[in-house]
Amino acid sequence: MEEKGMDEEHGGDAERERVEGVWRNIRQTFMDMSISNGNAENKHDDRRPSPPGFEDLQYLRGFGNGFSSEAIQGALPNSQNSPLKCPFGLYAEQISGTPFTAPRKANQRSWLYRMKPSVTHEPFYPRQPAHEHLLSDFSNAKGCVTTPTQLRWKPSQISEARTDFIDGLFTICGAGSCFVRHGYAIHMYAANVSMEGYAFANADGDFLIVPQQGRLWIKTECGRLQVSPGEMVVLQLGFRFSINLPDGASRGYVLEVFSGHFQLPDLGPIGANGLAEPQDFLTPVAWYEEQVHFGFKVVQKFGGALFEAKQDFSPFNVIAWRGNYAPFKYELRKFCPFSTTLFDHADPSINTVLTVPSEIPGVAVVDFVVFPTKWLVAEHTFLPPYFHRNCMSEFMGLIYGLYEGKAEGFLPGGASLHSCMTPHGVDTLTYEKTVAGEDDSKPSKVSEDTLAFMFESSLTPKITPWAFNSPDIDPDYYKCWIGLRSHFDQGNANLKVTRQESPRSP
Ligand SMILES: O=C(O)Cc1cc(O)ccc1O
Ligand SMILES: [Fe+2]
Repeated sequence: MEEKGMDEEHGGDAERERVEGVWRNIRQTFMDMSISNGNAENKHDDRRPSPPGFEDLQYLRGFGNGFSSEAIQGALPNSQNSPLKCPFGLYAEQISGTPFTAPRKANQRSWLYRMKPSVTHEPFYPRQPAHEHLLSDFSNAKGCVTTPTQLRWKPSQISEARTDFIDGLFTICGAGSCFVRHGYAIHMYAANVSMEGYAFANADGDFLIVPQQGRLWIKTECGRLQVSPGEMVVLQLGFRFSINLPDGASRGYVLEVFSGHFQLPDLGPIGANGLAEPQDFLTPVAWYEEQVHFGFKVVQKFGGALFEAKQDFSPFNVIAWRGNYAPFKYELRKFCPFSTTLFDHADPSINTVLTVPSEIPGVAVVDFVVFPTKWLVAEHTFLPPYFHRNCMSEFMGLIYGLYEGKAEGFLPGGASLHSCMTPHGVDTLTYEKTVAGEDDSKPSKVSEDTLAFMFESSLTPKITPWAFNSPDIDPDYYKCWIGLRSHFDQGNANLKVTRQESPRSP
């Protein structure tokens, strides 16, 4: 048996017998019933049922529910979390995403029932070579740059050299520090191969990943997810995961939050429905692998640095789990946009998918905002993004298509950053085209084929030197506004003011 090598190393005949006993039970269970990730139609009389591939995965629906999932029926203990003996000889292990004492409505934790507990590993050592382009402590960020200038990056080239998701991550900007559990980092990735021989865990914050090119096949302790461009996934603090890249060359954006977890925004006067629907958030079902990986490692990001520890088994050994702390994904096209239906331009907060609030009401540490297709129906209104200065900082990315605010230069896979009070708005071409449009009384639709998003934060970001000095930075970005001419016409001033005020006149 594959477990043997390890048992001998730890010198335990009794342990080997116990493990073999567990396996006998597990195999018997497989033979006795139809299981596999809740797919009751999959009847297997094989010794080992073949679980569905990533493309056929089933998920649990809902946002922040108290989920439970068994890859083997009966693996969850009845009526208690921490029994003296768990079914099938499994270990019970809790993962807490909030302090034990967090208020009930905020409390997040799950119980995992696994073959071996996470603690079974050798000591952590700094991973060599060190990852030089990751940052999680912006309070002590030597070499970082602050600038009120508008910044824009072209999409980065995906190198030919073998690069996996973790090696391909690079920090663009951020604020606060993982050490005081406050703030965020914005990373991007460009990679081309799957993570091999190790799983990753982040002890600094939650990752919200937005792939722009290439699917992500993600193994987590709670199960597996396929995440395609057009979807996003949240992998919270602590969970071990591994990412395969079935399409090879892959690129995307990562928002890491040190301050807590993502929530759905309140809907206020919108009412009970609209924006992101809780049922559209998908959480994996329990799944496990039993291979023993000699030399397998867990790589942990801790205080911004990477550490690795050897463990000769897969961390994806959870047969069943329950709780409300678990990874989830969401398809951005499912977002139900609301906006103005008569005149003027709604602020982009109307497009908030998820938020991490600060302690001040209405002030987010970060909002994740999406710009999907929508009907534009407002009359005598400047419909594209208005010119503005914002006390929040806005990082934007484009997944596909053309963003309504920029006629050129903002490319899929690229990014822009408009920090606190940095003026920005549509470029000259978009402005001229919009005001030249004669008839705005008919509804028009923003192209189906566009998807942009924004990470918006109340904390002003510092920019990493490698992002600021990157060859992908667009030194001519400012020029897209330089052509904005004054259209001031004193002769018509009175007339225009009267006309603009009319919708609200008594
Ligand atoms: O800057 C941006 O393009 C994002 C944005 C869009 C919008 O419609 C209004 C304000 C805003 O910041
Ligand atoms: Fe903006």
